[in-house]
Amino acid sequence: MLGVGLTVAGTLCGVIQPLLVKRVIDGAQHGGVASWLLITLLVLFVGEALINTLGHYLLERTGQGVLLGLRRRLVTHLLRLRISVYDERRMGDLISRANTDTVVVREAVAYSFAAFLTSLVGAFGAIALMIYIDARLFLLVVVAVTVAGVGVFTALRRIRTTSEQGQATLGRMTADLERSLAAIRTVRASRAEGREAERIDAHSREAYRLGVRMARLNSVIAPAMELAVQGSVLVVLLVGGVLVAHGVTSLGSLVAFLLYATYLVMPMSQLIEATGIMQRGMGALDRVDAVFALPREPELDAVPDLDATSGLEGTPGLEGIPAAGLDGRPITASPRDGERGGRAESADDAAGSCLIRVIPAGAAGADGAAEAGGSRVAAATGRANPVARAVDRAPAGEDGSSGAPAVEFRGVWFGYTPSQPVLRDVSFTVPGRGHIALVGPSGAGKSTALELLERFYDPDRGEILLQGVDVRAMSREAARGQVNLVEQNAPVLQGSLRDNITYASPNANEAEIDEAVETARLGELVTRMPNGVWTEVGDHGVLLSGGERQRVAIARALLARPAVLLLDEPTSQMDSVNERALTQVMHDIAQERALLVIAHRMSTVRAADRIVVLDEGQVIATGTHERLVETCPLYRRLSATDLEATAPATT
Ligand SMILES: Nc1ncnc2c1ncn2[C@@H]1O[C@H](COP(=O)(O)OP(=O)(O)OP(=O)(O)O)[C@@H](O)[C@H]1O
Repeated sequence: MLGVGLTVAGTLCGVIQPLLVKRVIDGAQHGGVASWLLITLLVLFVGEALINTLGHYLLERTGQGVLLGLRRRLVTHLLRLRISVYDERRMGDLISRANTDTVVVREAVAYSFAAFLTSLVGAFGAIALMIYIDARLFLLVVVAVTVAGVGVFTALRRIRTTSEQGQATLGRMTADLERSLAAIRTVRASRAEGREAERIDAHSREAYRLGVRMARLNSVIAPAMELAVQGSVLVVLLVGGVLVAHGVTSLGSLVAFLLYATYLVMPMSQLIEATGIMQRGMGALDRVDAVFALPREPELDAVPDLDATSGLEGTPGLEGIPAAGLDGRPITASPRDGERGGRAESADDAAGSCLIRVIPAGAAGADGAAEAGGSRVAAATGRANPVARAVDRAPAGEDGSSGAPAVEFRGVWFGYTPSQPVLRDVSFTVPGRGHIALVGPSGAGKSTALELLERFYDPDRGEILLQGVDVRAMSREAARGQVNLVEQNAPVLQGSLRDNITYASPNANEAEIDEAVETARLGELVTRMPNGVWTEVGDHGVLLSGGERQRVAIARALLARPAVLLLDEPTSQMDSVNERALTQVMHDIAQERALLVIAHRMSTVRAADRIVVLDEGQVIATGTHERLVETCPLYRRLSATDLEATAPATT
């Protein structure tokens, strides 16, 4: 570390100077001063200034490098955590750790580490030379410094805990502010600005209280040390003056000793300040380390990280942080015997459950849906099919008529907390080509099933197969390459419309983008926007309507050309014209891909080739719309309710 070396060298230059001053004074008293002494003194003086300037710059640069390295590692880590970790943590607090805590660590590393070292060198150098010059006078200094030292040491110990509490409070404050700003419209509509401000204000006041405590501790420390050293200088001056008067010591020695005593003030107060900052840094590092201890999705370690350390100094305190996550779950799960061949359940209409058909595993397209769908679309569209072109990279052998289905759930059990299962023994298949709808009451576990397919979570029991392969036997990267999920609330990211559409396929060309725009019925929006696809859509896509956001998310998914497309309530925010258009698009997609759609609207559900009904985490029925209306009371109820609800909108 060149910076530290230079600063230490600068300090040594300073430490030697009083010794030379002593020789100059003693020389002057005895007849003459050697000119080389004066020149050396001048060189040391100028050298000290230059070396210190360069050393400080290098140290500051190192600090910035450490900050960069730490932030890059932290950001890389934060984006690769297991999904369940995001469920449990507050985003604002995680952001605060990547933001303010890293700055505190930088201060500790860049400034106080070097300051600690140089002041230690300076203090020890001065002490050694003081003893060399006059050990008796030095004893006087020791007594004064020790008295002050006791108080300072007590204060230093409290700095770390106070600082840690302060940083945690800042984290909570950021999290609460993030909560309010992210839902600012709801806050306004609920006239909750005052309450939100109060919540945040409580943290601000707590941060103030802790800041004041820190100030109190710091204000005790520095003056105590300075008073101690200055007091000892006064005593040395008095006693030393007497000693010089009696010829016990030389005037040169006394001046040099006093210079060292004065010189001691700086390194001592620096040492104390540096220790304080290091204590704060250690507290902040603990908070940063806690983030690094959060488990990552293991396979995402295969995705290249930002090069966190290239050309940068190492980050003290972060050694030994595992590069990989700590996923303790087994990669393979044993298939549940007896379920490979299918599953049957008895009917119990009185209890509200339904007659379930036996679903043979691998019986893709068992309802003859894909074939029927194909001719329907050809007849319905009567035009070149953009989606068929857009999806012309469908892997061979996944047409659902032979081989494994695109998706198969086999006796899947899952709970966000294992003691409370959300999915219970769920089994169903999605053919390589075809449109399957997942329906059921709110909270039945539909979205959870799609999240398991994306491997956001893994089943507690049972298997999920993609093209016949257990998803846990493939990397998450590979699984997500085959499956694309359009989430329920269709998140749109800050950036341009184009950024959003190409988000999953950054290398898409203009023709492909135009095609996806057209297919997702975004053409009119693009024409209307001032800069076409380059128009900014605002934070979270606020400049778009809910339906437009959904269509942007669908365009994004279409462009990614997945083998399996998952849509979670894709038309919930669309008008009936767009919904009908999207239903047609879904048909087109289903000719080439597996399409699994969660839907509440019956118009969307009816378009499916096969419908799977989930209730309280269990598949209670599967079949076509007509069949389920006959056999499944729950489905009948759901469809009747929806038709009632949508009746005014569609007339
Ligand atoms: N991240 C999570 N952590 C804990 N529990 C969750 C989480 N997500 C969902 N749940 C719970 O799991 C259950 C199933 O939720 P899920 O979102 O799968 O239902 P859904 O059928 O999609 O409902 P909806 O139709 O209302 O979207 C619910 O009881 C829900 O409260």
